[in-house]
Parts: sequence; structure tokens; C-alpha cells
Amino acid sequence: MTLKLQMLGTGSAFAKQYYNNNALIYDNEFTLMVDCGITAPMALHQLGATFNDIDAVLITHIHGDHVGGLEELAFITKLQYQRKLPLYIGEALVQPLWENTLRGGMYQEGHITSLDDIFDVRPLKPGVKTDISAGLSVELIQTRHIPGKSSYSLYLNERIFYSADMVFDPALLRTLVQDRGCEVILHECQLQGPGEVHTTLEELLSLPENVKERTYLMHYGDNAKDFIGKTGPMEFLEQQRIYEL
Ligand SMILES: Nc1ccn([C@@H]2O[C@@H]3COP(=O)(O)O[C@H]3[C@H]2O)c(=O)n1
Ligand SMILES: [Zn+2]
Ligand SMILES: [Zn+2]
Repeated sequence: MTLKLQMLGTGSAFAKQYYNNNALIYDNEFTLMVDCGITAPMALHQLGATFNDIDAVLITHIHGDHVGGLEELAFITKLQYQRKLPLYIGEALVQPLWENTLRGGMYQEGHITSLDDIFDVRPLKPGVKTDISAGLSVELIQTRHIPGKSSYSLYLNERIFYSADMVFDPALLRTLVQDRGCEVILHECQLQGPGEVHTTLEELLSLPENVKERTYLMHYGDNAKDFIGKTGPMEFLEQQRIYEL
């Protein structure tokens, strides 16, 4: 089943040339938004779309560039469109997303007192494949990002790896390609400096050729143009462009 991918943004957390690294995944008429950061409402607007065009949203982890647009999404869908969007989220993130991210802005006595009042919450267990639409399935793979903070990469349709923000995990990437039929890797990439909580370009360049040749780079900094031609066979994903996966 062919999916289409359109990145709302491909930038790292504090990039200014690129929007936050959030994605639209299209399964025919069905649209899944992967992460909804601070810039997502404007990025969507610039595509000529609204939150009413989204059928479900999935959150990888709780950082502003991945969840900072959720308050607007939730208010607009509830108040303007009278809808509750399905929210796919690792089960460990359900409580912190409400208590630590959304409650401050959205709590309203007797009206909005829990995540269930604004979303159709669909908690996901890592390692378990879940059908999201007729032609789109997702399995969460827990990957390391910030110590003590749960973060989940995605395995879509058992052939596309979409990394959350994550530290380099070459064993995972090799296993996905060798043992699990992974055809496409969409990977975050920190272009310079020590990775610490991210994966660096230098680390990705150390991967075997057969892994690199199916890898596309995202979540990159404002100086990405300086690195064109320096990423081996790995291409930068471009925001707003539509890719067939
Ligand atoms: N220990 C940390 C924690 C956070 N950060 C920066 O904050 C950003 C939060 O969003 P991100 O996309 O995960 O990128 C993180 C780092 O830039 C960082 O550099 N080191
Ligand atoms: Zn990020
Ligand atoms: Zn992050």
C-alpha cells in the first residue's frame, strides 16, 4: 500500500528557516498528523489546510516542537469543528501530556478536565502493531532521547521507520533493515556538534551503505544547505514536498 508523506516542517527545535519537524502522512483520503509543534498551525495554514483536514494525530514525545501546537488544535477542533480527533499516543505519555503540557491552558471547570474531553485518546503499547486507517498501521518503538522521558519512534506499515528525536541506535537500524524488511528510514539528524540527545550526521554516515541508501534526513538545523553533497547517499527531506513512500 503506497503512502504519501508531506513534512509540515523539517527543522530542529530552534530552527528559524524551517518549521518544526512534523509530518502529514496520507493514506488515500485519510490524513495522519505526526507531531504538532509550535509552528504546526502556521505550517498547515501555508499549505492551504486547516485542522479540520486532519483525521488523527500521533505524538512521539513531549517537547514544544512536537506538541506545542496541540492546544490550538484541540481548542479549534472542539470549539469550531465540534470534533474530537483520535489521538494516538504511547500509553506512558497520556498522563504527562495532560498534566504537564495541556492542562495549564485548557482546563475549564466542568467542561475540560481531562485529555478525554478534547481528544478520542487511543493509547498505544510499544511493540504492538495498530491499524490507524485501511492502509496505515503503526508500531511504536521506544527509542532513547532524554533520560527519564519516554519517546517513541514509529514503524509504519512494517516497512517505514520514522525516527522520533533519538540518540544514535545503529543496532536498531541494522535489525530493521536486515530482519524486518525496512525499506525507508526517515531519520532525525543533528548536523554539527555532539549529539547528546540527538543523532549526528557523522554517526549516520558511519552506517552501512545498504542502510544509508534508504535513509532520508529530517529535524535539521538552519545551515542544512552548507551540508548538501556532504551527506553521502542520504538526502534531506524537504518540507511541503510530497513523497511517495
Ligand atoms: N539535555 C538537553 C535537552 C534539550 N536540549 C535542546 O532542547 C531541545 C528540545 O527539543 P528537541 O528537538 O528534542 O531538541 C532539544 C535540544 O535542542 C538539549 O540540547 N539538551
Ligand atoms: Zn524535536
Ligand atoms: Zn525532543
